[in-house]
Amino acid sequence: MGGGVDVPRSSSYPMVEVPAAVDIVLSQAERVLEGEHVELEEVADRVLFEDVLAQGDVPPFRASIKDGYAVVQAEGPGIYDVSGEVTAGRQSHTAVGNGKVVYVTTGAPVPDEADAVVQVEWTKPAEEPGKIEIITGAPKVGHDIRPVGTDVKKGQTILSAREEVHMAEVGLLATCNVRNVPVYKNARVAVLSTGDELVEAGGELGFGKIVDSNRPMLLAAVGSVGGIPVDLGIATDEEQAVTSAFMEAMLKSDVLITSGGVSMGNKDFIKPLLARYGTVHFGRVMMKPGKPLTFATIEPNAFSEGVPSSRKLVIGLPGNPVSCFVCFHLVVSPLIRKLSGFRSPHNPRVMVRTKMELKLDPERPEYHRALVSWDVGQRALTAVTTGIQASSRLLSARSANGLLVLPRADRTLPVGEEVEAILIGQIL
Ligand SMILES: Nc1nc2c(c(=O)[nH]1)N[C@H]1C(S)=C(S)[C@@H](COP(=O)(O)OP(=O)(O)OC[C@H]3O[C@@H](n4cnc5c(N)ncnc54)[C@H](O)[C@@H]3O)O[C@H]1N2
Ligand code: MOO
Repeated sequence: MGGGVDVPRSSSYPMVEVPAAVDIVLSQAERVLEGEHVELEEVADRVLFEDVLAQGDVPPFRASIKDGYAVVQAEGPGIYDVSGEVTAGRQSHTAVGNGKVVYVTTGAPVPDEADAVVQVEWTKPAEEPGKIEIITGAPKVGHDIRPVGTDVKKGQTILSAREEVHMAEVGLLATCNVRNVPVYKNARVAVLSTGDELVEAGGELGFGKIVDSNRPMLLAAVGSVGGIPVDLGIATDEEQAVTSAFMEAMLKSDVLITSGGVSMGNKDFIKPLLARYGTVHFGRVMMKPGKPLTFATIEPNAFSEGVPSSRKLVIGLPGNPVSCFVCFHLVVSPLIRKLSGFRSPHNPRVMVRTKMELKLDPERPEYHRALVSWDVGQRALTAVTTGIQASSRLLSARSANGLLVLPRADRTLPVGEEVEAILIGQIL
């Protein structure tokens, strides 16, 4: 007798709306945030866990703003003996004042006796060797000198907890002599594909086999939003295989992303497994594609004494590759960004004008893959569909930089309609 006679005919999981699902995931993420110290070279694009104070004054000494001569301002124009020079980081000066000046370059420490700098353009060589003539004197005391700590004072808070570190902030940390930087830990995110039909890319395709596209795609995506990817390979559709991969994830990662096996089939083991060891917060979401999207948390010691050692988050993505793609952007990417400390982990949203008719889905809101660009003529953001939106067709995700949020309705949207778009890439 064939299988599938005794399978359930309806899902026991209530359908949740997408915003509620995202809120549930992010609120569970809040409980597992952790910090660590990293070297300056590793801090780019991460988020600060604590405030950071300047380790020293910037500049650490009175610095010349110009290439010129360090002078006593009150002595004014006239002929001066150049008694020495201070270039950035080096010095050989004797004295300033009483007819003497010292040559200084931009950024060099100004000798203590000097109270102003006269730029070279305001001077000329004097007839006598080793002397110069100051034609225009420094207008006031302090002229062209940056006092100690003008840019940053020692002990000043230069960056605050939860602030993002990018190019300028890396420079600021370095300039303030901060080497070990407190940041949120990046989550270790394990990726597991499930299915007897799957083979690695480049492998032999026997009867009914297809290439595992979800895992390479998800591993790449995890890295691109700041997670640390952990490859768990492919588990066959056997309870034992899925359970042991799940156990491995509990040891090696903070978050587990599975794909496949979350729907209604007789080999769909993910939901029962998660329910056995943890709490399934939702198992169906009102979205197209991505309906069987599942989220669970596993408490410490759920398997045995010490395993897992901390709370784990598990996202069960549907097997269809485009469903994976959409669910990653809507739920997984905000989760990873939240765990990395980002204050606003969501993708930006904009309003766009559609450039073609769009048939709406009467049952589920659709996240329609599109190319969003700036239309010079219309002076507006516009969107073009990526074509047939089948959840198996990865070409519909190719180059997509937006997900159009299309309402559930039994009608067709006309051309030029304003719709919301979630940006998942740079606007063209
Ligand atoms: N009776 C019902 N059947 C289905 C329903 C339903 O409500 N009732 N929902 C459909 C929807 S919507 C989706 S989405 C899929 C999700 O199913 P699963 O998550 O259980 O995924 P699988 O059945 O394992 O696979 C679906 C599809 O995707 C291919 N796949 C799986 N893994 C990969 C991979 N790593 N790389 C590439 N392709 C993959 C798999 O071969 C299947 O073609 O369920 C519908 N069914
Ligand atoms: O929700 Mo499924 O992801 O429509 O194909």
